[in-house]
Amino acid sequence: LEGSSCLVTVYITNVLFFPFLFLSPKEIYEFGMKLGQGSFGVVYEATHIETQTKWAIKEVCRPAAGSSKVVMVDNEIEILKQVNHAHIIHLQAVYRTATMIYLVTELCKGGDLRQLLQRKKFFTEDETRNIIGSLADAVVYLHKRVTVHRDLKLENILVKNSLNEDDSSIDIKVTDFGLSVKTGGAGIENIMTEACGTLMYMAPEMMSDRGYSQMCDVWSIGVVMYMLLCGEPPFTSKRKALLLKEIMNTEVRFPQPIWATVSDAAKNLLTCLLKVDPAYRMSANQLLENPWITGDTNVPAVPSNIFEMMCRHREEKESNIDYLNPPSHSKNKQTKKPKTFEPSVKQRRPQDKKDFSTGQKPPTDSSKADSQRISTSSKVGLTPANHQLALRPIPIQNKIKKTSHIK
Ligand SMILES: Nc1ncnc2c1ncn2[C@@H]1O[C@H](COP(=O)(O)OP(=O)(O)OP(=O)(O)O)[C@@H](O)[C@H]1O
Repeated sequence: LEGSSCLVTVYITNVLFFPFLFLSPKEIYEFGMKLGQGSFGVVYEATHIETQTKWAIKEVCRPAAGSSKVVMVDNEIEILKQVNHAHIIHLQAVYRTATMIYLVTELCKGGDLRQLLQRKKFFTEDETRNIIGSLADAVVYLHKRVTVHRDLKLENILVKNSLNEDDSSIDIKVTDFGLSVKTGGAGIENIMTEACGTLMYMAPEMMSDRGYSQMCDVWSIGVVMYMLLCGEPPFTSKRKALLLKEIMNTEVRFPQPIWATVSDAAKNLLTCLLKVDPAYRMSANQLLENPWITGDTNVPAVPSNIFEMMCRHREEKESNIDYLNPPSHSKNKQTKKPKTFEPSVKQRRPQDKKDFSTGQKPPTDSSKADSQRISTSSKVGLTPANHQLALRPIPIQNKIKKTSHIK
């Protein structure tokens, strides 16, 4: 009896001091037009009655306890509560009624990038640079907090304000953290195996049994960047099985005529983001510092991964030897000129520097290459043992069977 009277006291105190906890959001906000619909719920524009401020409210039917949907909604709420970044959606409040869950987030009047791309057909290189720079910044922030988004796509990137025609600065907000996961770091115990996300944006390693790391987000950024620049996805097979095969086996290509107007630096960067083997893929941090993103053409090119850095070091050593001991015979000079010679940083034109920054060379010596691959793999969260597994092909039918949470 004592216990229940205590509960009643707590309840009355809460109602008196925190009345909003017990109100339905429909009494606090005036619900306006529908902004969008996802697989989980409907998103409405809403006005906070007291302050007249505008918000977006996602209304989700309260799923049965223990269902995968409830796990995903709770997961999204948990992660959004912990983040605070200019390019990640801000969660203002959460309301739970007997039948519904309401997520109140900042309002993004510009809608999502898929809608915007449909209207614009494609984005200019400057607009794309601005979007990808912000996206990389948000992803670096998440990865530093050992959080992997796992569902980056145009629909999950919102635009804060309606666009002004000659404004190339598009303020984006990453949203939809339902599939996001917090890993414990980069060790083997943190390799994820569950395939999830949207097939068209899914990294090849997610479809295999080998496990994957946060590098899957970088792949998705590559797909987003490709689509912004040309209006179409990089992998286009209509049938699911063929699409899987294409993603896992094809080097990114640029067949549409529009690519002739895009710089080599942007195309080379895409090649580095869409590397099938995550050990060779650029990290989110490296993307953020890439000269195409920073726009700094005077900065000497930075290799996109450790493997490339080692190649570069070897090349520089070779070119230094040439410089210190110039061959006296002209015939020698011709035959000796190494194929891999790169002009010095000073000699290189800005365009060359950009290209070199993102280009990756295939290994020449397979044994060396294997050991280098293994050493780079630890950087992306794969241990040598696990990476050896990653090099083994897996039959395509197994990959399809394994997938879950794929949209
Ligand atoms: N804060 C917001 N401001 C404006 N529009 C929004 C906002 N949040 C969501 N939307 C719109 O609603 C759509 C669906 O939202 P959201 O992706 O969060 O729902 P979901 O059910 O989690 O979707 P999914 O099926 O991708 O899991 C978005 O694509 C976007 O167009």
